[in-house]
Amino acid sequence: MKIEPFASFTGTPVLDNVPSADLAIEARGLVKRFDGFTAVDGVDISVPRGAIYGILGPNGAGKTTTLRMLLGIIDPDSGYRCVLGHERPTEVARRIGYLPEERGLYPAMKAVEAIAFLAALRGVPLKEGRRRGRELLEQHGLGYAADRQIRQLSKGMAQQVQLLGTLVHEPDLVVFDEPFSGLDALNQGKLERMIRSLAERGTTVIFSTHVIAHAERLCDQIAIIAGGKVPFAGPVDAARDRLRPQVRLETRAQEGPWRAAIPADARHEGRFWFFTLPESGVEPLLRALIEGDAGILSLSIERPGLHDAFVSIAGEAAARALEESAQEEAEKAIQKKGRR
Ligand SMILES: Nc1ncnc2c1ncn2[C@@H]1O[C@H](COP(=O)(O)OP(=O)(O)OP(=O)(O)O)[C@@H](O)[C@H]1O
Repeated sequence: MKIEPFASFTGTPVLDNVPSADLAIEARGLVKRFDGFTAVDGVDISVPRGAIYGILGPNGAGKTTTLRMLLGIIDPDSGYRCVLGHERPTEVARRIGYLPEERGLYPAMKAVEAIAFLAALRGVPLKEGRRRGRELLEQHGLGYAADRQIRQLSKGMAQQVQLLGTLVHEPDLVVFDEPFSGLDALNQGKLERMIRSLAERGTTVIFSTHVIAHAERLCDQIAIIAGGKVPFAGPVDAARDRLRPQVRLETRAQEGPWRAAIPADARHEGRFWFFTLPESGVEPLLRALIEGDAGILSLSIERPGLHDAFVSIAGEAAARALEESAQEEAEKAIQKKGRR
C-alpha cells in the first residue's frame, strides 16, 4: 500500500529516508473516535528497529489509544499501521511485549508463576516459562521473591514482576504504557537501565510518558502528542534544534564597537546580556566581541532542552497540561506512600 504524506504532518522529515523494512512500526494518519469524540486525530509515527521511542504528552492526549491501535487491541477508524512488517499487529503478538497502563496480576499467584503465565500467553511452554521467570527474577535482584504470592509483594515489586513478564518471551518489540508511573526513584533508574540494555540487544522499545526528563534522557526519537495530534515526530535532537541556542554574556566594557555584535532584541539584566545566538554562529560573534573591545568576563551558550522545544512545538497550554499530569502523578505517589 502506497502511503501519501499526511497533509497535517509537520514532523521532521528525517525518517522519510528510512526504508520501511528498517522500521519496527510505521503508522500513517491513524484516527480513532469514541462516540463522536476524536481521541486520536491523524497520527504519523515511524519507529526504527532497535530504537528507544517515546510518546510524550499530557493526560488524555491520546497516548494509550495510539499504543492500543499499534498493538491491534483496537482498530483505527482510518489510517495505516504496519508493525514488525505486518499490517495486522495481532499476527505478530508473540513477538511483542506489552505493559498496559492498568497494572495487575493475580494476587494469589506466585511471582514466578505469574511470569510463566504471561510467557504461556505468548506461546512459551509453562516449564520453560518458569525456568526463564526464575532466571529473570534472579538477574533483577528479585530471586528471593520468586515463590512469594503477588499479594505479598509491594506495589513496586509487583510492577517489576509484571514488567519481567512482558520480556520473558524475548520479544522483538516492547510497548510500555506509562512504565515509570508508580515506581519510586530507585526503581525508575533501574527501569531506565533495563530499557537501555534492551535496546543495546536490538529490541525496539516504545513507551508513553508525560515526564519530559524520561523522554529526554532515554529516547532516540519521540512523538509529541497533544489533543490527539502529533505536531512533531523525529529525533530528540531535531526537536531541540528547532530552537536556536541562547547566549548569556557578561562584559567589562559598557559601550564600544562590540555593541554592534549584540542583536537589537537582546535583554540586558543586571550585569548580563541575554540573546539568541545569531545564525552566523559562535565564532563571528566571539571575533566581533573581542575585536570590538568588549572585555568578555563570561559567556555561556546553552542549547535549549526538550522542555523548551515542547513549549515551542505543542504550545504553552499543552506544556502546562504536561506539567499538571506529572504533578498529579507525583501527588498520587505521595498519597499512596502515606496510606501504607
Ligand atoms: N474507550 C473509550 N471510550 C471513550 N473515550 C475514550 C476511550 N478511551 C479513551 N478515551 C478518551 O480519549 C482521549 C485520549 O485517551 P488516552 O487514554 O488515549 O489518553 P492518554 O494520553 O493515554 O492519557 P492518560 O495518560 O490519562 O491515559 C481521552 O479524552 C479519553 O477520555
